[in-house]
Amino acid sequence: MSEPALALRDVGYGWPGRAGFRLTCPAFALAPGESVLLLGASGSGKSTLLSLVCGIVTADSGTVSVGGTDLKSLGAGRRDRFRAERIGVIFQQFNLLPYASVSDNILLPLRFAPDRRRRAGGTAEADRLCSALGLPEGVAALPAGRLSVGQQQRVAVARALIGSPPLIVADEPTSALDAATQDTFLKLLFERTAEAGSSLLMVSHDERLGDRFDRVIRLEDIVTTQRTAA
Ligand SMILES: Nc1ncnc2c1ncn2[C@@H]1O[C@H](COP(=O)(O)OP(=O)(O)OP(=O)(O)O)[C@@H](O)[C@H]1O
Repeated sequence: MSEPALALRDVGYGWPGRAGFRLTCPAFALAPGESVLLLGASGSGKSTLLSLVCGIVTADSGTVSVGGTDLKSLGAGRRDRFRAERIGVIFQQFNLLPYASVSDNILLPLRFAPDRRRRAGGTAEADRLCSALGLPEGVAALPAGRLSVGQQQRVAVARALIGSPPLIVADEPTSALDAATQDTFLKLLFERTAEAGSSLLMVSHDERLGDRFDRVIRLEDIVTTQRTAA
């Protein structure tokens, strides 16, 4: 049997400092090629869970494995390179470089990921993704900061998809889109992940997104949270 795309086991994590938000996740797994929507209210810990999945923070206890690799077994530098190779991340705030061109933003993860760069096959892939995601022609050369919010969201998606990483992680990626654009956007995201055979983990508070996913899970069904101070 192949390794799960993602597996969390007995994970515990608390943000450092006085805020005192603590999360535990006894077990959660995502199969290769599977899509899961995690639903949770604002402040319920969705982004915290994704930070653990991406290795941006490491668990205080338990294991987070991506494609069979325990993220804690990698040092910080190797974990960053591993993330660039294996995980396409769509951040809630996009995290684009506003003065860099759209094209450079999309190509950025490939710089640290030789295998993914080989799979992408060259810079033309950035243009192909831009047009597949419905961005206007000629947009690739513009500074990302000059684009509308909805367009920036598409650039963030192109950056996550380039080079077909096996795991795509998306934090509320449709929040800045109207209903019609949301639908087109999700259709494209699903087409692209299916084409690449990637697994997709998306978090949102929006129950209406659920239809397209293999599984819809409520965060409180897989994690327990605690707040020790206001
Ligand atoms: N960088 C951080 N440092 C310290 N505490 C944090 C940090 N990020 C989040 N937290 C704490 O974790 C709690 C959960 O936040 P998180 O962003 O994971 O929730 P969320 O479900 O993604 O919320 P939203 O839907 O509003 O983005 C917050 O209330 C905050 O107390």
